[in-house]
Formats: sequence, structure tokens, C-alpha cells
Amino acid sequence: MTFTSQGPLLLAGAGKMGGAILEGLLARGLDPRTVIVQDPDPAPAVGDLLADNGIDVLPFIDELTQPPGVILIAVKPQIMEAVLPGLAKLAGPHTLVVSIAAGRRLASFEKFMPGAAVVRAMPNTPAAIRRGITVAVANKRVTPVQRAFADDLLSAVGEVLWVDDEALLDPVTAVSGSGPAYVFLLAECLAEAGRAAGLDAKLAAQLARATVAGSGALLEQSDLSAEQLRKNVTSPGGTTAAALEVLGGVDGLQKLMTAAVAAATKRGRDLAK
Ligand SMILES: NC(=O)C1=CN([C@@H]2O[C@H](COP(=O)(O)OP(=O)(O)OC[C@H]3O[C@@H](n4cnc5c(N)ncnc54)[C@H](O)[C@@H]3O)[C@@H](O)[C@H]2O)C=CC1
Ligand SMILES: O=C(O)[C@@H]1CCC=N1
Repeated sequence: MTFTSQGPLLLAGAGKMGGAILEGLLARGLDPRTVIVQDPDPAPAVGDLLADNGIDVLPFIDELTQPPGVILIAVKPQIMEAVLPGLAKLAGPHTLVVSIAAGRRLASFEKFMPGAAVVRAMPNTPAAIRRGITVAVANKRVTPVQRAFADDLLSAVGEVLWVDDEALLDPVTAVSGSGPAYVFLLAECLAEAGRAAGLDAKLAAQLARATVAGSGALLEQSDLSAEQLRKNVTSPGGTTAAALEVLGGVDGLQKLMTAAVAAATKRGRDLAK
């Protein structure tokens, strides 16, 4: 990937996600001299990454000698209106805008940057170990070359899928964007349940962590469906069946998860307003 030939990469928002993507890009060989970062208060871990790579961070950038090849927008959706006018001034006619903000529509970027090529993407936090999954959608201004470029950029932190219908990004956000939190909550609850059942807290946490991680790895590496893997654990009349009955089986957890994903989808739609 050669950001230099198209102008530098301007990262707006060096927090958890912006930092993870930048780290993935640097690990893949991006020249740090082609990176510019705007953030008034970068996450401490990202600050270290930037310092180690000699990348300056500015709280606000009002001028650049060369328009960025890409502006990667990784600020919270709630402050987007405050940030976009400044970024719009820095963009050139060939600048590609890539936003990872939840709920922020392509149209809201087009409003501040009329005529700009914009990609809206939804990654997730396993990006921090380059095991994320991102779903992206492009506006009509994005050329095939720019789309391939965005794909290359986002794939620095994991798999990238593209959709044509932007409306899908809200349920995508609810499933894979927010999804790691549901899995971590499961690990937390499992650990606490183990403690309540008599294990010491450290052992319970270790067992829950290894079980969630090992099950995830098995799910990834196996050819079997999640349903079949679940059935393989569940001996008729055994311990797992007793637990699943309390969870309400597929019906109980399914109802709860469907409601949770619907709430996250709705929140994504509300953030667009
Ligand atoms: N955390 C997650 O799981 C995911 C987050 N996202 C999206 O990524 C975006 C960033 O989220 P996080 O990294 O979690 O948040 P974060 O709070 O870790 O990072 C946001 C960063 O923006 C910086 N910032 C504030 N004002 C700024 C300004 N005027 N100019 C430049 N930077 C500014 C903050 O100092 C902070 O470092 C959000 O839009 C979120 O919807 C997308 C997928 C997953
Ligand atoms: O909770 C949020 O709004 C962000 C978007 C997806 C994950 N975190």
C-alpha cells in the first residue's frame, strides 16, 4: 500500500479503534512519515505507538501542505458535526474519506464534503489483534481503485466485507460492531456464576476466559455449525442440558439476543438523526 503516492493518511481520532487500525497499518509496513494525526487527547496506548513511530499528534489541524490521500475518521459520532468542517477544509478533490463511526450516514459526510468519495465502515475491537471483521459501504463517488484502496486499508485489521445497501450497516453494527461486548459479558457472567458456585474468583475468571477463547477458536476452525458444536457438548440428561434449560434453551437466549440486537440497531438509526 502506498499512501505517499496519493497523499498522506490523516487519522482523526486516535482512540481505541483509530489506534488499532493505525497499529495494523504500521505493522503491515505503512511509512509513519506519511501519517498525520489529529486528536486533542489520544488514548495513552496510542500515544506510545505514535511516539515510538515518531508521529506527531496535533489537537487540531487547520492546514496541510498536501491534501491527504485518505482521511480516516475515528471520532465518536456525537462530535462529528464539530469535527467535519475542519476536516472538510483539509480535503482535496482526490481525498478518500473513510469513517468508522456508528450510525453516521454517508449523507452526513457528503453534507460537509460535497462531491467527496466516502466509505462508511464498521469494524470491531478484535481489530486490536488484527482479527476484526469490518463491513463497508461506498458512496457513488468512490471509484473501483479507491474501493480497493479502502479494502486494503481496512484489511490491515482483519476481514473486510462490502455491502451495497447502506441500511444494512445498522444491523451489522448491532451484530459484529457491538457483538464483542456481548461475548465479553458472557465471560464476565460465567466467571461470576462460577464464583457463586464455590470457585475462587481467580480460578473462575481463568476458566471463563479460557472457555470463551477456546470455544471461539473451535468455532472458527471447525467445519461444524455453532448449533452442532453446542449439541456436541450437550449429553442427553447431562449437566449441560440442565444449564441450557435454565437459560431457556435456544428460545430463551434467542429472544433476549434478538431484543438486544434490535435495540442496538435502533440506537444506530437514532445516532443518524
Ligand atoms: N469501540 C468499538 O468497539 C467500535 C467503535 N467504532 C466507532 O469508532 C469511533 C471511535 O470509537 P472508539 O475508538 O471506541 O472511541 P475512543 O473514545 O477510544 O476514541 C475517540 C478519539 O477521538 C478523539 N477526539 C475527540 N475530539 C476530537 C477531535 N476534535 N479531533 C480528533 N479526535 C478527537 C478522542 O480524544 C479519542 O481519542 C466511534 O465513532 C465508534 O462509533 C466502530 C466500531 C467498533
Ligand atoms: O457502542 C458503540 O456505539 C460502538 C459502535 C460499535 C461498537 N462500539
